[in-house]
Amino acid sequence: MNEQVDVDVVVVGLGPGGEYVAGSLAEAGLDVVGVEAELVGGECPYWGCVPSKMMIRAANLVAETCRAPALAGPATVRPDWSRVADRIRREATDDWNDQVAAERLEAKGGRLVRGIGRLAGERRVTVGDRTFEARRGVVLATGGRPRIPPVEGLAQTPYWTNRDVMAAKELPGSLTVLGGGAVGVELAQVFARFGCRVTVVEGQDRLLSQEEPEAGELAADALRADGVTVLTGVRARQVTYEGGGFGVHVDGEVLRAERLLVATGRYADLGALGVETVGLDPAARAVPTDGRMRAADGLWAVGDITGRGAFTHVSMYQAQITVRDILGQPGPEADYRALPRVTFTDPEIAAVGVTERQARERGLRIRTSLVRLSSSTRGWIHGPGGEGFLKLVEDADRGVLIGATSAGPAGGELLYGLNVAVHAEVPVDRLRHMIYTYPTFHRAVEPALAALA
Ligand SMILES: Cc1cc2nc3c(=O)[nH]c(=O)nc-3n(C[C@H](O)[C@H](O)[C@H](O)COP(=O)(O)OP(=O)(O)OC[C@H]3O[C@@H](n4cnc5c(N)ncnc54)[C@H](O)[C@@H]3O)c2cc1C
Ligand SMILES: NC(=O)c1ccc[n+]([C@@H]2O[C@H](COP(=O)([O-])OP(=O)(O)OC[C@H]3O[C@@H](n4cnc5c(N)ncnc54)[C@H](O)[C@@H]3O)[C@@H](O)[C@H]2O)c1
Repeated sequence: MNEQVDVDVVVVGLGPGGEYVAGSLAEAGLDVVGVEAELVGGECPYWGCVPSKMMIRAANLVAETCRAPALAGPATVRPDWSRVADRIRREATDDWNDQVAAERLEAKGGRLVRGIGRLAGERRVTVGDRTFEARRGVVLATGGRPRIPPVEGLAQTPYWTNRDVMAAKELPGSLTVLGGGAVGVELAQVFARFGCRVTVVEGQDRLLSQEEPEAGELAADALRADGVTVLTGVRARQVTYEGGGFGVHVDGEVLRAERLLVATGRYADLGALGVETVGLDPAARAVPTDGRMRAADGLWAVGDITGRGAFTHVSMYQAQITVRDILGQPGPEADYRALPRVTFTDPEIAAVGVTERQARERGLRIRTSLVRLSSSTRGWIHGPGGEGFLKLVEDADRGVLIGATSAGPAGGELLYGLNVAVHAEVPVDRLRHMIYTYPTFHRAVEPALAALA
């Protein structure tokens, strides 16, 4: 029997963005239904950011311990994956149980509906045999799923995605990673540091191909130092699985490994969401939104499906704007000029705003600079593990930074000051006359500003 329910707002997908929108609107007194097909909290806490960063914390401890003999004295560590797997089960995911998150939403007054939501026209969502009519509107926050490339044979093999990795209780002896983006490089380093033999296969000419070339080079150097084989500009032609092992056929060679991780990006399946019923293109890569996150009349979209950067902080930022818009509260529109991102390799590779290449493609007159951390006092003091650099991109006509990359130990933390500079358009001349603490990594900003040319 088809049941019809009238509510104020329906939020489809309760990842970081959707959960925030649903909870905030419910707290504000609206009648909110949150629809979730899997776990309240989404990809980030259960299969993404949080478990992967727990792995990275452990892997970095292994690496730091290995650096100790040179600087401090004998130290040994016997990497034990079971501690990582246990911590992910107990502390991060509650064994992939979302009861706490579900109760948190309900405590705020939201109603949780489990199932697959689908648009069925303006302000209307169906979940199974129930139809929800949303007086104010619908918020789409359904994220994405792994994009599996059409490589011959691949679909027939038991390849891993990020989900299998986060649940792995045991480490394979060897791993091939298809894709050298954020997922690929972070996890390749983790596995190598725990003693797994890892090969990364990246189709583009360098790792982290969306970032500065120097970032990709540094990531490759770091991975190779950890024993990872890094192949760039290489495409998989065929994948086989026999005798409990994978064969990845690349030009003239077969890469054999116990496991294969596919980390070749993510996509939003808009066709499955019924977006055509509100006049949107189901074949599009993302839902286009305006500055208030509106996608159509009575429809908002937040998070990965908007295609503005697949990061939890983007989803949360857009969620805040959406909540303000629905509640009729004032506030600035979405602005992605100072979009920050951090790849949590060791060294961390962090960036904000545009790369040099993106700035040139926009026809801007720019000045750039690059300073190696090894030439800074702190980089030299740090010694092993202190590799990194700062790269700045200045809009020469306006005299403000429009892009920066900070790679090195705590590169993501160091990014903060540069993030403020890009976001607030602090004149470079003012930044040049600031006092930079000695001897920090961020003090390298001073010579980098002086070197802009
Ligand atoms: C391995 C890995 C590591 C990552 N690390 C980081 C990091 O360190 N920092 C960072 O900022 N980002 C990181 N990310 C990216 C981050 O996880 C995503 O950008 C973020 O989770 C996107 O949030 P979202 O709000 O779009 O929703 P998602 O987290 O994608 O969740 C969407 C939810 O919608 C549900 N859903 C989908 N379709 C429907 C439907 N039809 N009906 C009902 N429910 C539906 C899904 O079940 C899911 O729960 C990482 C990603 C991965 C894979
Ligand atoms: N630290 C973080 O913030 C973090 C960490 C992990 C993931 N994420 C987000 O999750 C999303 C997914 O990450 P991802 O690494 O899967 O995607 P990605 O788009 O960042 O990287 C995918 C890589 O795979 C390569 N590739 C695609 N097809 C290939 C093929 N057939 N053979 C070889 N290489 C191929 C691409 O050239 C690209 O370099 C990203 O958008 C990222 O923003 C963020």
